[in-house]
Amino acid sequence: MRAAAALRGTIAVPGDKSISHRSLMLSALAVGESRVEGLLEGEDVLATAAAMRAMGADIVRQDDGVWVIHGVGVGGLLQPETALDMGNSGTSTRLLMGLVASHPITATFIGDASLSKRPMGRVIDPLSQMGAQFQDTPGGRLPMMVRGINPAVPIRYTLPVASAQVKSAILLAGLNTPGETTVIEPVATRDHSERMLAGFGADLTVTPSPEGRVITIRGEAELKPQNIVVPGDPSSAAFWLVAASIVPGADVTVTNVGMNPTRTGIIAALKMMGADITELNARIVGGEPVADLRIRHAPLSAIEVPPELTPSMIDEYPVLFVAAAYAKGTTIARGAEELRVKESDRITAMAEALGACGVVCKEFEDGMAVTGTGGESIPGGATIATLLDHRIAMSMTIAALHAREPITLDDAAPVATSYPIFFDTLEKLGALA
Ligand SMILES: O=C(O)C1=C[C@@H](OP(=O)(O)O)[C@@H](O)[C@H](O)C1
Ligand SMILES: C=C(OP(=O)(O)O)C(=O)O
Repeated sequence: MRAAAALRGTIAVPGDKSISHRSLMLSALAVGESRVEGLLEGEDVLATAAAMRAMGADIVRQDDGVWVIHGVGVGGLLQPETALDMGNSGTSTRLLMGLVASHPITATFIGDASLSKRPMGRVIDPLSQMGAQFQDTPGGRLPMMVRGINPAVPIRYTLPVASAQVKSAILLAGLNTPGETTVIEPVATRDHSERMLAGFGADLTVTPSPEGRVITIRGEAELKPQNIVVPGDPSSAAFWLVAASIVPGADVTVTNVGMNPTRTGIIAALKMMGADITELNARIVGGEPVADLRIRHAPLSAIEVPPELTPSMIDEYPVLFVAAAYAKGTTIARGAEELRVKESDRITAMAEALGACGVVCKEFEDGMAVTGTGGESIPGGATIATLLDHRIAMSMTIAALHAREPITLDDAAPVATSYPIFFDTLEKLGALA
């Protein structure tokens, strides 16, 4: 990837990954026909679709791109005949373990080399308390067999780690569990599960308390089919926010970006750095706030990233580190130790990738310090190990857009997990000319 001469135009990003997974899962549990428009057709979401089909749902993509789902009803999931291949997707794995946990079925979960290293103990613990049984690979890893139980036992569980996946796994298990299942979230994480479960008709309440957000779902629930419009993914838009900020002369508008406040930490952080981001046409689409974002090149300054932003930008740290590499001064991000258990260890991966491109980075156990150029080109000229991690591949592609020497990815294929048209969009903006 070479430096971009200009970066101009109007683009749309694909559907939100978190909302796409949940659209398929909840539609597959509703009785009747649901329709989903704007579904992200990335590998992670397709893994969820295949798993829901393997457990009995009828899921069809129409020629017009609308997905039509006939669900089996809560409690109606069938025993899958073969192992569920989750590919690279942590969200599919952890949320589906929650669904299986309260059904009288057994499912084996497998995944790629990256997913097979990721910790599953965080869902095994609460779901075991609900009565599910697990046969895992040492260290709580995949491959793993999950034996669900019905009726499962409702629990009251305080999340030990800020994770929307763990929260969602418990709430999904609670759907088919008689009584009240409660998750207490000391630190708020993305709330798509709560919004969508309520939208599908589940009896769910969210109450603030001194301990945090108290989320209670009452089972056994009946879900009503829905028509869903999936907003564009802010985590995908983040690449263009940073790209346009660092490439001189850039002027990019990204349309239809999800602006759920539990997801917009990257916009707040970039604005603190001096980014020129304008929100246009704020509106509500499918129950979620959405806006178009116009981003123009601007000089960036280093910040200390407020740790309270962490959950609302957890997937955006790799590209934030790229912004930091072009900012004036040393940006410091702490309180983000979760980055070490994503598709790769994203702290070490980005420290090594940016380091190989001549950027000074200092790793902390829970974050990183990055010293930027003040807007000048970074040296570049390295080949980057993408480590089966889509966000490392895309972040380093953005880093290349204003580098002195080309930056090469050893493997660009991981991009397809969350953003299959990423390189097409880069071409559309004039970066590959
Ligand atoms: O619930 C979700 O859809 C997600 C939650 C986050 O993971 P954690 O729950 O592990 O923080 C995030 O990193 C992931 O991309 C999607
Ligand atoms: C962490 C991510 O996804 P998942 O956990 O679903 O693999 C991500 O998309 O950055």
